[in-house]
Amino acid sequence: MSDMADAHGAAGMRSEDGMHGAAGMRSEDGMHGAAGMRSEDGMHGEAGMRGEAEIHSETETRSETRGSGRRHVTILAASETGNSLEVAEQLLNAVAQFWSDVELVEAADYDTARLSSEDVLLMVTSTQGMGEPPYGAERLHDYVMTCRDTPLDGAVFAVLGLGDSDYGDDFNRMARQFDRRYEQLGGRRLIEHGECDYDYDATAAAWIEAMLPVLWDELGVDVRGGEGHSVERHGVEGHSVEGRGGEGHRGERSSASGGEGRTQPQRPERPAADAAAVTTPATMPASTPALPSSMAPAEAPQTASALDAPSSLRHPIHHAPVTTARDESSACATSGSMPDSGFARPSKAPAAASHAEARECETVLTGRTLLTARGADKQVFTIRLELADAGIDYRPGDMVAVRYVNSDEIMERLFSRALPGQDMHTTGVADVYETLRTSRDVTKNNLALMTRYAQIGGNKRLKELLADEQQSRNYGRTHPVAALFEDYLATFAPEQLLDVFAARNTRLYSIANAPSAGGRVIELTVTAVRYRAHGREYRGACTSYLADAPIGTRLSLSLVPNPRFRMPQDDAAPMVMIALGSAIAPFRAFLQERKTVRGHATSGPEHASPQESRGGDWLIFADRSPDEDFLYRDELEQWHDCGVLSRLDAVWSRHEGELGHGEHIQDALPRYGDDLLQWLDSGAHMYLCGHGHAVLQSIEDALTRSLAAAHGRRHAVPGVVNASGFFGQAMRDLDLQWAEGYVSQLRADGRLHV
Ligand SMILES: Cc1cc2nc3c(=O)[nH]c(=O)nc-3n(C[C@H](O)[C@H](O)[C@H](O)COP(=O)(O)O)c2cc1C
Repeated sequence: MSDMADAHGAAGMRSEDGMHGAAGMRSEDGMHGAAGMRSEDGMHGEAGMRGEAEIHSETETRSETRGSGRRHVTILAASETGNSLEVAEQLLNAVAQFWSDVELVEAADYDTARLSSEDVLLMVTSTQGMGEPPYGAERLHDYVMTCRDTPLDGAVFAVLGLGDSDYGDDFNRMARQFDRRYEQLGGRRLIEHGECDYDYDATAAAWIEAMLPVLWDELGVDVRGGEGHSVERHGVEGHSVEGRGGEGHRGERSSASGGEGRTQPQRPERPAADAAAVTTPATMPASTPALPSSMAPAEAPQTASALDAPSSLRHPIHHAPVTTARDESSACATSGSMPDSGFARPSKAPAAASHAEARECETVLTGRTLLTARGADKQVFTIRLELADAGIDYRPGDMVAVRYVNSDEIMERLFSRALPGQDMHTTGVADVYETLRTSRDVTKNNLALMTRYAQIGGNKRLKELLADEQQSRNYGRTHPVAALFEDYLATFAPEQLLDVFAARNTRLYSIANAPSAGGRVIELTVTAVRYRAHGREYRGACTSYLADAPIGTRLSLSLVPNPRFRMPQDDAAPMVMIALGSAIAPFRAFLQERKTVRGHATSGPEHASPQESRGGDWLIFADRSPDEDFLYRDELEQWHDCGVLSRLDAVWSRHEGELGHGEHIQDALPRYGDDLLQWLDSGAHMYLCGHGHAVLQSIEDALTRSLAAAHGRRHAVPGVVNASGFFGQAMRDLDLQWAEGYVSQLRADGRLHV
């Protein structure tokens, strides 16, 4: 083995959960034991653990702080794109209505040593990547997963997860893991953890509403009674009674957590009431603790919302055919299942604008260029959007959440089923129509939506289906909302429809150009999604909007930073990029940036190693056919000619000819194995961008197998290259084990971006 090989062999294999151990056997949770011991919970065996001294100090701290009479509530937010943080802020507001000693901390700022002094730990966490913790929460996650002590002994906890059921088995994986581990760390669960799907508002609100009474009970808070009643706070020294809204409302957001590595955790000084942090409703709830208005579990019909929507969304109706549950376009840089970012909530009136709403800016559609051949069965466009005034400050790899308007075709399709015979022009119906058209996701299906549909519409057959969660999830994944309306007929009063749909209408797209124009021009690579399933036609909601909207249309978007998908900090570090179709978008931005930064052409020969090519990059582009789908072909070839790209390969799945034969990227990767290993050994960063979690996972697996085979070839004993039998298999197993460790290390080093 080479030096590199030795290093990687020893240093932990990456598990499904991204955890590392010393000699890595993989456990259920993907954890590794030092001596190859597997434990039920995926905890480590001997090494990689915190020392005795640290454990001891935690125990001391716990006995010092718990039971001292103070009940502190910590709300821990692990969020990448802001959704969990938003929910955590709403939870903060809800708790702070009756309990002042509450604090919100973001996971990235959380000192893990504090766990041993937590009294009440409420966590809101999303799942990101491929079943991974959100960016910034890795340290906390590592700690919680590997901790062998019981720092939460005597504490209570509850976990709420945000996720997207498109991610199958990884759906809310983080919430499940944190919840299970907190119990193993000694915590007492307040209530079952919650799992929200992409339209998280209602589920999050319902979970909070279910959790709060248990919390009040735990804290000894009496919240019965109506307006003006005081809140009793039992067991808190010096604070026996405290009125709502009065002095002492100190619910707060904290980003200070003390330095990492302190053995004696200290809570940060909590300042006095921060009016901005805690919104105290003007009126008291009648009998139960009120959720902030933005968290009402079932949104009240808000027929005015269409008028509340930004004027940019009130452009004239344009006609387009039907739509689909899942747009498949360039929202990759990440995973590609187009998770709704949840940034657009125009029909609600939260007390304070959400982070995303604050970031929202107006753009004008100024250009649309067809990238695929005319007449091809797939249409991919570059969409050009110009910001009116200031640009947005983004980095290559970042995404935008684009707010779209539903087509009249999908609206009419749904209305004809749900409101048969209704005159669309009567005021009530027209208002609902406009609200849904401009502010709701009426295409993307999931369990939560199906449940609301069944409850409100009363379809008995659907209720039977919903009794089987797995089957219902499958149905939701494979059938867009239009199919649901057609398969399970139910009729509604117009306003009831408002409660069926999630109040959001955004889709994520990777930005396809570098911010060289000061961030005033945003380009997206968008496939107009049209497909046929179960004998019916569907279209993507946002992709068809972008594909059909007249030039000059005003539309709004907000920046979604994507810290996982960054170019190497070292400008000289080479990049290997694998792009599937329109998922080439972020790589186009990368390459534009490289050209700008490097300033002049490099002159790497074809198939040059990164050193020979002076840091040029390597792009492997995969699509169906070179004649129809070679996106940005001219640009790519130019970049290749001038050395920005020192290597350009293409893999075509529907082609026989000079440029290749029909194969998928997974089948082609073994061919590149030796070169990939060489590039990676020389410090290259590896990027995979495509649509769909399962596809990306299978590419990562193929990459691992290709590196294993390359490693085997590199270290083959002459004459036994393709050894068969027991010996050959054992060698291949070792190579695979080595490659898993290698890939794991790449990820740990921040050099594998999926
Ligand atoms: C790149 C990416 C990867 C994701 N991976 C998962 C996943 O593996 N499992 C899951 O349940 N949800 C996944 N999601 C969905 C997010 O958890 C969901 O959008 C959530 O609302 C984000 O919350 P946050 O903004 O607090 O991070 C993913 C979303 C993105 C953008």
